[in-house]
Amino acid sequence: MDHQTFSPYLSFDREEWAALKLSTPLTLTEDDLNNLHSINERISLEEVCKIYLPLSRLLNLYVSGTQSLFEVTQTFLGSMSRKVPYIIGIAGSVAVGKSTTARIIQALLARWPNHPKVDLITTDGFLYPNELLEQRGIMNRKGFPESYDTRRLISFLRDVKSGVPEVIAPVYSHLSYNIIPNEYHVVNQPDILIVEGLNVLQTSKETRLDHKPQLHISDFFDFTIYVHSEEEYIKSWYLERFQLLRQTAFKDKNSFFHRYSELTDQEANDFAEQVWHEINEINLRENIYPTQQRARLILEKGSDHSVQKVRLRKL
Ligand SMILES: Nc1ncnc2c1ncn2[C@@H]1O[C@H](COP(=O)(O)OP(=O)(O)O)[C@@H](O)[C@H]1O
Ligand SMILES: CC(C)(COP(=O)(O)O)[C@@H](O)C(=O)NCCC(=O)O
Repeated sequence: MDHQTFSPYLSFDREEWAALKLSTPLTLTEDDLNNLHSINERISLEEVCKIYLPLSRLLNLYVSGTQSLFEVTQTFLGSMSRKVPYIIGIAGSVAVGKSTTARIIQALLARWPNHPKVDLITTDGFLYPNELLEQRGIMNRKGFPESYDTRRLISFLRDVKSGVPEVIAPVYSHLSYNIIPNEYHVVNQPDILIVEGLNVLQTSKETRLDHKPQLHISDFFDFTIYVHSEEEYIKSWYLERFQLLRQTAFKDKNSFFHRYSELTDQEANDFAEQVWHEINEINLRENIYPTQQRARLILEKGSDHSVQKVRLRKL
C-alpha cells in the first residue's frame, strides 16, 4: 500500500485531473471564452479545459447530489419549502488567485441547467472600516482575523443558508482601501453562492463567555476550495499586481495608494515588499495556510499560475 492510501486526500496530477472532464456535455463557445478573458486575459483555453471544466463537472455533481437530497427530504416531510443556496467557499493567501478562480468557477457553473443563478461575494466586505481599524490600532493587521466583523459575516451566511431573500453584504473597495459607505451587494436566493476570502476556513479563537455553542464561518459551506502555491510565487504575483495597479488604478486621485503612482519602480517595489513581509506573509503563515487541510479540494498552482496538482478529500 502506498502512502496515499492513508491520506484523507486523493491526489491527481494535471493530466490525471484533465482526464476527469470525461463526458462534460458543455463545450466552450466563443462568447464563453471572451467572458473568461474579460476575467483574466492570461487564462489559456488549455487551462480552462484541463482544470476548470473538470472542476465545474465535479461541483455540478455535488450540487445535484445536494439538490436530490433536498427533494427526498421534502418528500419525507411532505412539505414544499424553498431550496436554499449551495455555498462554495474559496480560501487562500492574498494574491494567490482566489478572486480569479472564483470568477472562472462562477462563469462555468452558471452554464449548467440545474443552477443558472450563481452569485459571488468576497469576505473583504466584512472587514471593519479603516476608521475602526485605526481606533483599535490594527490598521497594519488588515486581513488578520481580528480585522473582520466575523459576527456580521456569520449572520450574513446564516441568513443566506436559511433561504432569506435579499440578504445584504457590505462592499470593500481596493481603490479607496476601505469599506464603501452605504453600498451593498444584495444576495437574492441564488442557486449557488461563492464566497471568496482569506478567512473562509477559519474558526474563531475566542471562547464564548456564556458557553453557548459557537458557529464558525466554515460551518456554512457545502464545499470548500483552498488555492495553494509556493510563498515565493505568491509574493511575486503580489508584487506584479502592485506594479500593475500603480500603472492603472493608483493613478486615480481617489486611490488610497495614489502617492505610490509617482514613485520609481524600485521604490514602489520596496514598499510592496515591505507590506508583503509585514502583513500578508505573516497572515499567510499564521492564519491562512494552517486552515488548508480543512478544505475539501486543494488546487496547487505552479509559478505561471497553471494548476499542477489537485487534491480531493475522500469524504
Ligand atoms: N489562473 C491565472 N492565470 C493567470 N494569472 C492569474 C491567475 N490567477 C490569478 N492571476 C493573477 O495573479 C494576481 C492575483 O490574483 P487575484 O485573483 O487578484 O488574487 P487574490 O484574489 O487571491 O488576491 C492577479 O494579478 C491575477 O491577474
Ligand atoms: C483586503 C485584503 C485583506 C483581502 O481580503 P479578502 O477579500 O481575502 O477577505 C487584502 O487584499 C489586503 O488589503 N491586505 C492588507 C495588506 C495589503 O495592502 O496588501
